[in-house]
Amino acid sequence: MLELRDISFQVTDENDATNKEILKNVNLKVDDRFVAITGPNGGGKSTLAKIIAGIFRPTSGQILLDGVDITNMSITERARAGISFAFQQPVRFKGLTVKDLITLAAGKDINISQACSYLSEVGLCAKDYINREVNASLSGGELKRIEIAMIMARGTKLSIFDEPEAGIDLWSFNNLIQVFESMHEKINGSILIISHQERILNIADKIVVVAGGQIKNVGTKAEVLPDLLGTSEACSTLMDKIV
Ligand SMILES: Nc1ncnc2c1ncn2[C@@H]1O[C@H](COP(=O)(O)OP(=O)(O)OP(=O)(O)O)[C@@H](O)[C@H]1O
Repeated sequence: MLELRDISFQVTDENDATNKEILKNVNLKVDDRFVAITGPNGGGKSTLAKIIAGIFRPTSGQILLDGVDITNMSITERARAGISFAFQQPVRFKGLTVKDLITLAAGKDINISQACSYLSEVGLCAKDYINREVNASLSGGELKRIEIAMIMARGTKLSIFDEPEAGIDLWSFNNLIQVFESMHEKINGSILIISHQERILNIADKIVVVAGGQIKNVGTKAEVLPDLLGTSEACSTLMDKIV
């Protein structure tokens, strides 16, 4: 389980040297299988995810993973401790094939059929992709799926996705939803996903609303969506559409 205790994050504005507080006293426990973080642009969601992954260090507060204080651990140490992070824009790895990446992610020698099974899980025809180089010839949607396959192969305690819907078309997004639904069923650890999409929120066990650098609401979709959408009437209309 991940626990954030009183996390704050300040940066100094380069122009006028004033301090800007991006996150303010964030307290959160993530022990469900699928937790969605949502909220307005600029609210602090990506910053929070990067603080959990170790890309940014909090100005104050503590991060615990299964009771162990990981606040001062590097990105690599956190990855070893069981945290995976998928960027909004997946990274390309020129010179490495999809099979290489999945094998690296698994952290052990796996055979072709095991590697292919991860690709099939994310809806890619394994034989077409397994030997492809992870370079600019892959589309954004394909790259995103390969990244998800890597995260599945890693099988860590906590997998963080920052707006997986960013930059992919509606058709690919519909397929991606199925990938996340299937991950929700199969994953052993927890998924923490930043998203603006109701269809992602709809499959979450818990929704966290972040705005103005603070947690404004936490709960199930039934508890959180009405508030998020303004009225419970608006929510029931939305829920009819998305259920
Ligand atoms: N290193 C930094 N220096 C200055 N400001 C920063 C820095 N990092 C983030 N910010 C600011 O902090 C705020 C929160 O940014 P963040 O990317 O976490 O928001 P977000 O909720 O993920 O937004 P979006 O939904 O648009 O992705 C923004 O106003 C952003 O400009």
